[in-house]
Amino acid sequence: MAPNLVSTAAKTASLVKLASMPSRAYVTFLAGNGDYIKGVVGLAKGLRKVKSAYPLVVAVLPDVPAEHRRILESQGCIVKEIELVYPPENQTQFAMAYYVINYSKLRIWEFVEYSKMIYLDADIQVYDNIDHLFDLPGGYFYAVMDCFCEKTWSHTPQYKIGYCQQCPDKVKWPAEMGQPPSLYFNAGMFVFEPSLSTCDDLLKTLKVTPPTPFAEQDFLNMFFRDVYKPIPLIYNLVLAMLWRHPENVELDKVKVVHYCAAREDIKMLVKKWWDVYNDESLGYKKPAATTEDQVDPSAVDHLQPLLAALSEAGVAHCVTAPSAA
Ligand SMILES: O=c1ccn([C@@H]2O[C@H](COP(=O)(O)OP(=O)(O)O[C@H]3O[C@H](CO)[C@H](O)[C@H](O)[C@H]3O)[C@@H](O)[C@H]2O)c(=O)[nH]1
Ligand SMILES: O[C@H]1[C@H](O)[C@@H](O)[C@H](O)[C@@H](O)[C@H]1O
Ligand SMILES: [Mn+2]
Repeated sequence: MAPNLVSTAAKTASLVKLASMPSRAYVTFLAGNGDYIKGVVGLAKGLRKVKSAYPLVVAVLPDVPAEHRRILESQGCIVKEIELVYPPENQTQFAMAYYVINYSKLRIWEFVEYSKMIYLDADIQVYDNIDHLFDLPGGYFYAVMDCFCEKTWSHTPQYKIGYCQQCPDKVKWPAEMGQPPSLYFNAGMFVFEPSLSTCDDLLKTLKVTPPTPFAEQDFLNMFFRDVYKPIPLIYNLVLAMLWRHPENVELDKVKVVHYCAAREDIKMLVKKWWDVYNDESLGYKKPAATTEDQVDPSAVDHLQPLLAALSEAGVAHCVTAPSAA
């Protein structure tokens, strides 16, 4: 075979192989024009840093501004608009008022151009490659078990008696309360298979399911109860685990951190971090020089072209160029 034919055959073979490869992607969800866009940009960068082989799809609600979509695309994200999903009318008090928008997340099952996806909240960061999770056997819903110890859980019987699935032996589930609750996952990270029939089923079931405090997280737990398979905590470290169950956390092995914390002190610490970060008056300034000798010439080298331009414009007398000596 002529060499060019050999290379054509090799190319065709690799293209055929590529086309037959299952299509995979990460997916996150973005609503509104607030700060969560920063989370998505951070996540896109995080996935790049750990050299993930798969793209990040961003399911955006119609209220995400065009400028934000452009930023996401410039970060290599695949932006896909989804329609809002509303739960049926009901007077539920959500654990967080905005959780109601998370029902729209159910639309990611529509992304059937991908055979498998890993969903990640925008307040998640990936510190180590997790591409291997795409190789888990199909037919199951994989996610990390949640913790019931935070105040956001105060509406539940488990919180009231101090029972948590993370340490089921500490406070045992009393026999008189019936079966202990089924395993419950945090819906900030999960591995799933898009499917139009599953999506249809999800939306139909939602229509007859009254909303509950953890919105779509409760709903997904109920819907996938029989196919749920827990995966290790390192794939979604919910921050509360650090102070509620430190003995379960292998910090050096953690790959994915979920910055969700209802604790006021954590919120304050995060806010304090941003306050310092955003304070322009804290930008580095060289100490003011009192005599020419105290000026560090390297620090003002970059000003020379500006000074020259000012001098040409006849304003140099206002600015004293430091001596280069
Ligand atoms: O104004 C908003 C609010 C939320 N989000 C998106 O919705 C996700 C979920 O919101 P949070 O991360 O603030 O919620 P929590 O982590 O506290 O909530 C947990 O419970 C929720 C119940 O609705 C969801 O299941 C969520 O995925 C799960 O991690 C965000 O990450 C983000 O992707 C936005 O884009 N804009
Ligand atoms: O959805 C909630 C939320 O993320 C809370 O911040 C966390 O404490 C819970 O465990 C979780 O279920
Ligand atoms: Mn979250």
